[in-house]
Amino acid sequence: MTLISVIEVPQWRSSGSRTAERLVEGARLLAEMVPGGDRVRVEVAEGSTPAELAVTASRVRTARADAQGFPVTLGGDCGVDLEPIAAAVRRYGERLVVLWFDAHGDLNTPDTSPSGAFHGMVLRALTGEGHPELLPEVSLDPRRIVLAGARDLDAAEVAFIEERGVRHLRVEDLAGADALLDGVSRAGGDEIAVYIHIDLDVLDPSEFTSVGSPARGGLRAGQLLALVEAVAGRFEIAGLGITEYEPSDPADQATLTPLVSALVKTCTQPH
Ligand SMILES: NC(=[NH2+])NCCC[C@H](N)C(=O)O
Repeated sequence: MTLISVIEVPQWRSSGSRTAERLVEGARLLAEMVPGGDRVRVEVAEGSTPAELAVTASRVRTARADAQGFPVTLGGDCGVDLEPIAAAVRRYGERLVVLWFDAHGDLNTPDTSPSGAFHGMVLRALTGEGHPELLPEVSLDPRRIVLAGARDLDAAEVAFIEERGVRHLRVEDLAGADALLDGVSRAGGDEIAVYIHIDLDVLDPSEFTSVGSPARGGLRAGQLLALVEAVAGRFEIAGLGITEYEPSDPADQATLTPLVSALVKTCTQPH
């Protein structure tokens, strides 16, 4: 059995949601859903300036450096995946594909962001553009990004996707896994490793509402799991991040508990 390293990051200050403080409890609940493994809770720095967010990211880096197993990062907001993905790019280089399940693109820059919130800029920062304090040592090539389920994109994000070759699979492309598997393999070639980032707002609000920026027309929970199973059945998985749980409805906790444990299990299955 693969050893699992759970990193809980109760960061909420880089979310633009009014109810973002719920992410602290969400991180704790998510961490409880992951079976076994060694676990660490990262202490989050006060404040939301880029320098303060960078302090938290460096603590995530230290926590990861000590961890041995398959990295599972639990937010907190989407910004928590900055360092885990940067670490995967450092490790795998051009072999890494980032599969980003999210209703949003998180591809804004400080100049284009409508909210100013870093969680809407984190994926763009990983490509090397954004607040200087929050840029990775090695940038991710936008052509190695596969967006899955994004449906609430800002105009500047759409332009970036088109101009820089980000692959974008809409919810209607995800009825089965074929287009996703094809998109992931085209993004990376033969020997790839895939980092899977999940913002829970990729789910449809009809079955999951405990998020700060819901968007209609998303995935069903079983569909998300089936898609991740298909990807994990075919490619090496470099890491998993699950983010943006703002617990507000007990039914969502009941939906999430088996989903999270199944997601972790499938990502750590031996090939
Ligand atoms: N991960 C998220 N929930 N992101 C929401 C981003 C919303 C909007 N696009 C912004 O940049 O502010």
